[in-house]
Amino acid sequence: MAVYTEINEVDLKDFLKAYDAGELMSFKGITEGVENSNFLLHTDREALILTLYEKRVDEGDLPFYLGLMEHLAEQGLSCPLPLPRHDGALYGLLCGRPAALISFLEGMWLRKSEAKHCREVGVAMAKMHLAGQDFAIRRENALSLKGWVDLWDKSAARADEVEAGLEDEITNELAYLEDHWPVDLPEGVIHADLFPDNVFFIGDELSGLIDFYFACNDFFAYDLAICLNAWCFEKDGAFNVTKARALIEGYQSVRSLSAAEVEALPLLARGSALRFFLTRLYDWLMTPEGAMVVKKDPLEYLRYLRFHRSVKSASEYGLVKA
Ligand SMILES: Nc1ncnc2c1ncn2[C@@H]1O[C@H](COP(=O)(O)OP(=O)(O)O)[C@@H](O)[C@H]1O
Ligand SMILES: N[C@@H](CCOP(=O)(O)O)C(=O)O
Repeated sequence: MAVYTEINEVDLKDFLKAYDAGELMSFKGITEGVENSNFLLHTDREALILTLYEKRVDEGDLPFYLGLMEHLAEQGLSCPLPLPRHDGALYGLLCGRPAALISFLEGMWLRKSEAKHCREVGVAMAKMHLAGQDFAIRRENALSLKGWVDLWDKSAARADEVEAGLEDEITNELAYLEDHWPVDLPEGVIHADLFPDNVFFIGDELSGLIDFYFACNDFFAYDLAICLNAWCFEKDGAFNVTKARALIEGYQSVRSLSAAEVEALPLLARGSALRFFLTRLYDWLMTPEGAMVVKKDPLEYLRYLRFHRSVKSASEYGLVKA
């Protein structure tokens, strides 16, 4: 469960005075999510999501995240819309945390996805990449190479507690990725966390994308690589090439990948697997027992990383030409 900051009715009502959101009828904490505290609110007018931004969200980045949602929604992408306060600001302070109200998006995330859903995800991601192209604010990816090194510096000494030999394996992996990471692929605004729990469906139809709090400027193909990991492995750890093909075909039905992007995919998938392994490992080692959050298994991403290390070319992801 992710409610790090408890709120009370008195403070919440006070916070809502800055908005034209109607009268508070009810609120409750949302048990899903990892990063921030989320609440579902009902006013006499509408359902809203209240987010209190926690440890990994820098307040200085909020104009980027909230402005991006506004921008993408204006471009026709289905995503939550932040509510402006009376003074025009897109967030305020609640219980000592920066907090925003965003519109409630209908739909549910898929507990069990199929190739046809992966195709929809590819389509939506490519649309997002195009829609973000003229967004005015830039945000570097804090969880790319330098961020990985910083995380690893904090976890390396204890990594072998999780699996023997990890310290050496990941140190070597990081060194390899630092030497080989691409420098000149097409880039723009990426979601950077488009996992199944951040994509809503109504039936088989994708109804929208949520959780833009890792969005940043980086390679478009890196976003696709994140989805190869998040959507295309089965519970038993097997890579599902049919899903991968559907994801990439969906993406390319909107935005074609260049030859350089295709060639870089296995490496980008390795980097993406390492990125989620490292944040999960850090949380695994550092989150105190009894904290109100479900810790995610870092070893799942270690297995993905090892898989991509064995991939020789993007044709193994179902691409016909590589
Ligand atoms: N705009 C929204 N509309 C409907 N539900 C939402 C919305 N934003 C968040 N949620 C709900 O809150 C949960 C956690 O949100 P998320 O942004 O993924 O949190 P975190 O950033 O903490 O991981 C989602 O799985 C969903 O159930
Ligand atoms: N997707 C990340 C964790 C971030 O969680 P989210 O709830 O913000 O999507 C992971 O799986 O490690």
